[in-house]
Amino acid sequence: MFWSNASIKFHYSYRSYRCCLTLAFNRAFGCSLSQATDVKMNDPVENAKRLAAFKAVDNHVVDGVIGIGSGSTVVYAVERLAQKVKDEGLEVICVPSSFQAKQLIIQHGLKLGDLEMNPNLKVTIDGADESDHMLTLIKGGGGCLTQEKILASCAEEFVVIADYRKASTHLGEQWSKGIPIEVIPSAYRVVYQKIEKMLGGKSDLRMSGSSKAGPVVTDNGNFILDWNFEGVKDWKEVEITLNMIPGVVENGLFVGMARKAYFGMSDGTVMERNV
Ligand SMILES: O=C(CO)[C@H](O)[C@H](O)COP(=O)(O)O
Repeated sequence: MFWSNASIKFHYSYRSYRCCLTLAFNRAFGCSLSQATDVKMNDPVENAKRLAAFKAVDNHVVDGVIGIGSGSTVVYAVERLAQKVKDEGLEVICVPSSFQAKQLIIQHGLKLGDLEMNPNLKVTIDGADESDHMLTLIKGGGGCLTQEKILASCAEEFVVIADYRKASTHLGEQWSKGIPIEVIPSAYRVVYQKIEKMLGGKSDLRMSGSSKAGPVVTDNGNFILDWNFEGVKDWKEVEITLNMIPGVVENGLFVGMARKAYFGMSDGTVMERNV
């Protein structure tokens, strides 16, 4: 890679800025910057995610089998679970919804399970891309919607954790990326056409970005379409219609599954929603 003089200058001045920041932090707080997740917690969104996750784990997790969703908010739920296992002797088996969730469980030294051995979950804790006032959810921003929906369906209780940006009155108010739909790769084009014909709107094949040429491939080896809906009145009907299209594996609409949600707010409180 060839770096221009300007980018080298920026790189070194950024490094020295970080170095000064680290030293100042160490002096002030007597601990290293890397030790302090608190720095991240100065970010109101991260703080909100953590507050919601901690409260949900404290209020809903008891000994037994727990479904672990995916995404950045779930990271804090697993952190809290691990703390409770260590400090309070909580006994849990964790069933992951994705490669990411599996890694989190392993990294925190928690017991790993699967649906074959543990088909009945006490609770599943998961994030969401958006929730309306009835806890109808859009999920799958991280591409793990199929396993997430399975885990939600196997749990006595499905609890949502999210930051304040996800709490809407109606879907589409804040989340503009559409409804994720996992599709069999060879069928993506026909599914795309059928959705357009039956429900209107437009779909985009989710692309990997700069790290890989081509589309995003899910943990199940499939593609994701993001359907930009318009004028939906009945989400349950849409959820069913999408899943009836041959080639669709699952869609990211979770209708009538969650009964409880925790939203971390920017002022450090947690808003609870029940239905
Ligand atoms: O559905 C998901 C992944 O498929 C996530 O729960 C959703 O994208 C929310 O993620 P985050 O907690 O990072 O905001």
